[in-house]
Amino acid sequence: MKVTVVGAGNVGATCANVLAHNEVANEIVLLDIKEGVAEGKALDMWETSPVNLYDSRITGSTNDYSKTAGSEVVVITSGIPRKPGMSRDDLIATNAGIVKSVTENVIKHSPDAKIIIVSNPLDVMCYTAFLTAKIDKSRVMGMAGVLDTARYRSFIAMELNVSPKDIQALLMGGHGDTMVPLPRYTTVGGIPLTELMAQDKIDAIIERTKFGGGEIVKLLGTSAWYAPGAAAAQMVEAIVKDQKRVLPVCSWLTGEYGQKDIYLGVPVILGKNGIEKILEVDLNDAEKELMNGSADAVRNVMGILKDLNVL
Ligand SMILES: NC(=O)C1=CN([C@@H]2O[C@H](COP(=O)(O)OP(=O)(O)OC[C@H]3O[C@@H](n4cnc5c(N)ncnc54)[C@H](O)[C@@H]3O)[C@@H](O)[C@H]2O)C=CC1
Ligand SMILES: O=C([O-])CC(=O)C(=O)O
Repeated sequence: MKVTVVGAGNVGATCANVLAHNEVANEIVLLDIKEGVAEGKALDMWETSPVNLYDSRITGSTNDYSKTAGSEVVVITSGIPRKPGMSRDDLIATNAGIVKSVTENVIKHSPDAKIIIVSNPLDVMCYTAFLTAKIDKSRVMGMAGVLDTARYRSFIAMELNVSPKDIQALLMGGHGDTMVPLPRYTTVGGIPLTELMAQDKIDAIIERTKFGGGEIVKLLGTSAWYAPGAAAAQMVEAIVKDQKRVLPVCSWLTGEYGQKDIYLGVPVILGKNGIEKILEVDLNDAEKELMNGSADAVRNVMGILKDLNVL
């Protein structure tokens, strides 16, 4: 079982490290365009194996895709991150070309791979990879909802002073300021959140979640990596181990939630075939409106992609 992570920067290296540490695959390949970076980080990680007690083989490669051949899952994190004052959408001109060329190389060497996009702007980078890879929609997906719900759940845990393990939540829509956390579908040890927290506190947590990426960018001068790397690794594990996890995943919609020909975050069953099923839950009018607003925002960025003429 082989997994490749493209981009050995902050997110990619963290993801590879979590995959190795948790022995998700017995072979992990880290690839980057920058000479020596992937090899160096992979070697450093492998040297933790006797301490952390794992035997997943992790190796690095400078842009040699033959080393990635036959990967079951490929995570694409290559691309620039934003700096303070930028939005994720500002990254499109640089990252669209990178995601396109990386996807071409990936699919050439691993035609059966499931592809998980991490590069931003996430929803439109998924679209870029989908158009480039020309494979079934079940095999091209994006990581955003796992991260965004993790942030949402971690903030709820802090506010209620309870274990984050007991918080289940659903969040849908695009990976931007219009994302849609759903308190009606959030529970704490099986108890609806709405019974445990006042509405003004819930609203404040929703706002913090929507701008959770920006909060880290402001603190660090670049974007987050620990939670994003772990979130991508969780998706890889669900596929590699055929876990049938129910997770929010950026998926190509063909009419679900009233949306068509667009990548948006929705709850899915994730297993060995990639996205095995999109789950459609009932949304009330207010939630539908938020979902439609989020879709409009993603369509705007799809328009920018079209104008760039990279595909
Ligand atoms: N979907 C999500 O929730 C999240 C997305 N991101 C996005 O992930 C991307 C990566 O972020 P970081 O790891 O922090 O950036 P980083 O700058 O630390 O790493 C990016 C790596 O990609 C490599 N790269 C660039 N072009 C490449 C190519 N053509 N082939 C192979 N490697 C190439 C660079 O050399 C660099 O090592 C950014 O676009 C960021 O916005 C980051 C966090 C969360
Ligand atoms: O905020 C960013 O630019 C990176 C990202 O997508 C996140 O951390 O949610």
